[in-house]
Amino acid sequence: MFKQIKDPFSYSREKLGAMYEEYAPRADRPKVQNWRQTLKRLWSYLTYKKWKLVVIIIMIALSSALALLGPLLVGMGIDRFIVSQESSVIGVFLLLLAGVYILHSVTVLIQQFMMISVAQLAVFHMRQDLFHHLHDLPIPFFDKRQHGDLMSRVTNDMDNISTTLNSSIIQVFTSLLTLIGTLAVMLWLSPLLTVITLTIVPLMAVGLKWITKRTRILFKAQQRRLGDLNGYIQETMSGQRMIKSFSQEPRVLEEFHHKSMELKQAGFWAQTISGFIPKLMNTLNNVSFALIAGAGGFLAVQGVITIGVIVVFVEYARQFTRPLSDLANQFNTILSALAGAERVFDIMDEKKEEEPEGISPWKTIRGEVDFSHVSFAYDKENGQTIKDISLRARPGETVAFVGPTGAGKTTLIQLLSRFYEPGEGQITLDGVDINKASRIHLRQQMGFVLQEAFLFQGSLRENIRYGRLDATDEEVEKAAREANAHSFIMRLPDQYDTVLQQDGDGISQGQKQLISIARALLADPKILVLDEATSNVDTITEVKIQEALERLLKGRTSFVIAHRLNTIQQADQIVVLQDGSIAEKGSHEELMKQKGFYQQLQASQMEHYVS
Ligand SMILES: Nc1ncnc2c1ncn2[C@@H]1O[C@H](COP(=O)(O)OP(=O)(O)OP(=O)(O)O)[C@@H](O)[C@H]1O
Repeated sequence: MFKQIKDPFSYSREKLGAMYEEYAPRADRPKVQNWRQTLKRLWSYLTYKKWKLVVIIIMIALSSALALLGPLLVGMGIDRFIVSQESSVIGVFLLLLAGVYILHSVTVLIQQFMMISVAQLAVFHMRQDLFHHLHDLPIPFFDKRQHGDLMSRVTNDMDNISTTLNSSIIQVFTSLLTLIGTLAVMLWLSPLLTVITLTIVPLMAVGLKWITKRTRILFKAQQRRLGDLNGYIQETMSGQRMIKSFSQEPRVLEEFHHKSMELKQAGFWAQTISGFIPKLMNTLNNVSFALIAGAGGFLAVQGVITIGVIVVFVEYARQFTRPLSDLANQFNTILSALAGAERVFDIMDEKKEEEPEGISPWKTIRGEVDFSHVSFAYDKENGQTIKDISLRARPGETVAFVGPTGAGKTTLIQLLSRFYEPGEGQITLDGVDINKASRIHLRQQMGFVLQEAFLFQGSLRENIRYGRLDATDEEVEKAAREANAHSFIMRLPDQYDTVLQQDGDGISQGQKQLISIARALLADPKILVLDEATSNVDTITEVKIQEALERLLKGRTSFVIAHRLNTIQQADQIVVLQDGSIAEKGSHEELMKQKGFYQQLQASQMEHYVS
């Protein structure tokens, strides 16, 4: 639960420090380890259209110069046409003045348009590179990373970079040029009045610091509370069934009320204190106008400066304060975008999966798989998960893996699919070491029917066709018939065009499995991996699944992770794994005769042993 936020006016330096640690801990603040490298790489993305960058730089210089020229012309006009009462070229002069202001707006528009196009192109290429690279990274990379952290890099960090590139670069350069230019012209016109005009700058700096110290904390607090509230809403939406079953509605509403109140309070103070910034700037600007009018009037009476110069100073004073606060605001935005860019580049620097070049070594495949003294460890500290496994699956054979949970059944399949590589030994397919071939060529030979049938948003037809994208409608339907899925599909209102929501919501668990079998039948792979589903299936559907699987296994070399012993009695080989090693191996009859672990499992029908 968060601490109450009240009265930020009374915060002491210690209290501010403590709150900053609470809402923005040092460890979470944006850090850029290697400024030069990050800027260099970011720059390389901005230079796809170099000519546009050149135009932007010219436009920034031009617009800054025109912003200085406008007030200068107004001052000159006042001296010439009002003070000296001369009116000979006033028309031309007014046209010139209008031209300067119009040209200023045009240059600003051009630079913004160009910058957005350069920034969007850069972000497009960065996103492409990042996403492509992520797909080339090996599975162990994803094991080590949190899903949320990766998502945040691809979404939040990229958004952050995009926003900063769109506007911050222009703003920083324009502010710097405007500051330097204004100061130079002011000093040229009257050094004394310049000093008087700038007396408000220290006051402004102190005031801004006081406010920004508080607003930064208050906005962070607001953000954290908003995140907390959103997380809670998401959790309660997905957990509706659970909340209703346990009649937890009153508790949920009370918690929501509490979190909502916390957000309201943080929002109130954040908006109130940050609202002071424009008021402070206005007040100090007015003070500076008064100073310029007073001191300038005195100097004008003395004949040191003209009335026109006073007007120029009033305008410049306005121009001077804005870039100052703009620069202060941009600093944090740019820092956090650079830190984001560094996190994105970190991923791009991760080593890709190395892939051997060349054509597939398996043109016409028989389907003989050989594990020869294979050992493997996920990480060295935890020791070997697979220990010296040797086994041979002849073309068309079914090999079933059984064993207690954590014995290494899934790991063996993952090694065969090259999600991981063995530390020792080798796995061959038709005599070719699978680690010497590319993963794509290997996986083209393989089909998977996994416990969690993965269905994506789209029609049933599209979901089945995922097995082979060029399959005709007739072929899709034939596969569905063989998988016993056709009859339930035809009972749906839109039949094969029924659109599934995410994760296949809308059809049952068993039906999802039938679809995934149809998909594998359509793909027609020579090697099949089957992670048997266990739960949530009624007897009739189970019979249908069993029938469909028998058709699917026929003529393919299949590896089955078996969860129920009665389904694998027909397997050519049953491999009993224990603690990463083969404890027993043989057909059902042979293993029963051995009277070992398998026979005990069968006899007791202790299904919970077999995960
Ligand atoms: N990505 C991973 N990183 C580290 N250790 C892992 C990883 N995946 C699995 N393990 C560990 O490897 C061992 C074997 O796991 P595996 O999933 O292969 O067993 P299994 O026999 O398939 O079990 P189950 O029947 O429960 O699925 C377990 O101790 C597991 O904790």
